[in-house]
Formats: sequence, C-alpha cells, structure tokens
Amino acid sequence: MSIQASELILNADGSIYHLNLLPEDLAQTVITVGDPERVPKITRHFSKIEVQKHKREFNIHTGIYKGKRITVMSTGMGTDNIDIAFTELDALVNIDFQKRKVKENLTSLDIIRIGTTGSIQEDIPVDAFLVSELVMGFDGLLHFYQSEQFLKEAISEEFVKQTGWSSKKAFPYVVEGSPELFEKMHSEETVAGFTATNIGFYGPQGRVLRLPIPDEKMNEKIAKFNYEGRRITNLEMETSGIYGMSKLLGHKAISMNAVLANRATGEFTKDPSALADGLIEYTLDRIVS
Ligand SMILES: O=P(O)(O)O[C@H]1O[C@H](CO)[C@@H](O)[C@H]1O
Ligand SMILES: O=c1cc[nH]c(=O)[nH]1
Repeated sequence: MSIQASELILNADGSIYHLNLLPEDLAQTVITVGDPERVPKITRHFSKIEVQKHKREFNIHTGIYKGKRITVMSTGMGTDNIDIAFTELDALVNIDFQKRKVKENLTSLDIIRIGTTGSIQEDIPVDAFLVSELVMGFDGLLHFYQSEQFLKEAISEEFVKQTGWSSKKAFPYVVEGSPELFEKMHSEETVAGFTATNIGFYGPQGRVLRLPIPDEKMNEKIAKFNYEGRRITNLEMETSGIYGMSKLLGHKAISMNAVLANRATGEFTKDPSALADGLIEYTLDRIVS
C-alpha cells in the first residue's frame, strides 16, 4: 500500500512538506543547529554552497567542506521540531516519493548537532565543549513511538526514585548516542557528558524570573543523581529527540554542546558568539578527519 497524501505530504514541486527539500538536496552527513542564523556561520567555511532553502525555522544549506558534501539545517528550539525535522530527513532518503513507498534498501545518515547548553555541574565550566554520550529526555516524545526495545529503563527508574520525579511530568527516557560518532568527535578538548533535554528554557530548566516553580531544588537533585557512577551533566532542548528519532529510524547521531552557562555557579560566558564559532570549527575539522 502506498502512503496516503495526508501522511506523506509533498509540496507542488515534489519537495517534503516542512523542510522544502527534494531528495537530491540532502547530503548523507547532516549538521543540525537550533538557531537559523547559525547555519551561515557554519557554511561560511564551505568552498561551495549548492542548495539554500528556508521555511519557518528550517534554514538549510547543502555544500562542500574540504571535499565532503554536508547539509546544515536549523531545527528551531525543542523536540517537537525534532520530530518533524527527523521524520522528513528520513523520508528524503528512505521513501520513494513517486511510488509513496518505503525503499527496500535503507540509507543511514550521520547527524551531528552543534548546540548550546547549560552545565549543572560546578566542575564543567562555561566555555567547555561537551559531547553527549547519553541523554535523558524529559520531553516525552519517544513515548509516542514504539521505542521500549532500546530505552535504558533501569536508569530512568532509578532517576525517578532518587529525585522524587513527579508523575505529572513525562516519564524520563534514556537513549545512547552513536558510539562510532562519539569516538570520532570526542577528544581531550571535549568533556563526555550525560545530557538532559527539557521542554523549555525557564521553569522546565529550573529558572525563576517571576514565576515560582514547584521544586526550586530540582536542578540540584538532577545534578546529584548517580547511576553506577554516571551523573547528568548539562541541560538543553533537542538532544533526546535527536538520539531517539535517530535510533528509531536507523541513523547515527551525536550532540556537540558549547557550555554557555553554568547553572551551579550562576555564570554565563563572556562571548557566546566566539564560543559557538569555536565549537563549529572543532566539529567541522573532526567530521573530515
Ligand atoms: O543553541 P541551540 O542549538 O538552539 O540550543 C540551545 O539553545 C536554545 C535555548 O536558548 C535551545 O534550543 C537549546 O537546546
Ligand atoms: O542553560 C541553557 C543554555 C543554553 N541552552 C539551554 O537550553 N539552556
């Protein structure tokens, strides 16, 4: 049976609904970022840009960096966007748009996020580069898919117990990044981390400006959580969706994080732009090394 028009939605030019891309527009190595303005900051290092498309929060360039074809795309903020972006990225390589059928031979993409984050451990300072080995998602996205087979349930159970996690919130889910990409991207210039992804920047990450939150000690409890010597290192808003959707769809993913803020000490980097540029250069070099 072919996939119906209401499920696989194509634009008049044959491109996929939200990303606006045609299958030939996409490279097999994809860099994702949250901020649409970070895309040209990456592709200014390219020798050639072949494709440029922009719809909603999805700003997308495909081009060549040191002989390698790479697509760079923004996803906007949050795992709700990741659901759309990753489903459509996968459709571009693994669904035949003419026949509206899943291809027999599937393609696996290499996907590298270059993002920003807040550390919750005092000893992971601002301006560090952190590679997420594992992620815990507080966003609930993976519970909408058949994901039980690879979620690390024992870690989630222990986290709920140690932190007294409210049952009114989504049950946390734990997913591993690609070990192969982790090896490629991790070095003595980076810290290996266990990232937590949340559904917002303020209350959900324990920030209080005017609105009180139910548990002001939440970040401290998350930071103290210990599972066989592993601790949660940092908070951001996309990695759980990226790791989860990649596992489900058969792609390899890794998340690179520039530590902008240290929530334990209250510090914020003096130069966010230089920090992001540094992580971009580091990541591009590792991709082609
Ligand atoms: O810098 P990006 O990639 O957007 O990532 C982080 O910054 C945003 C919040 O300021 C969230 O998207 C968070 O995950
Ligand atoms: O504290 C931070 C910094 C960047 N991005 C986040 O989501 N949180």
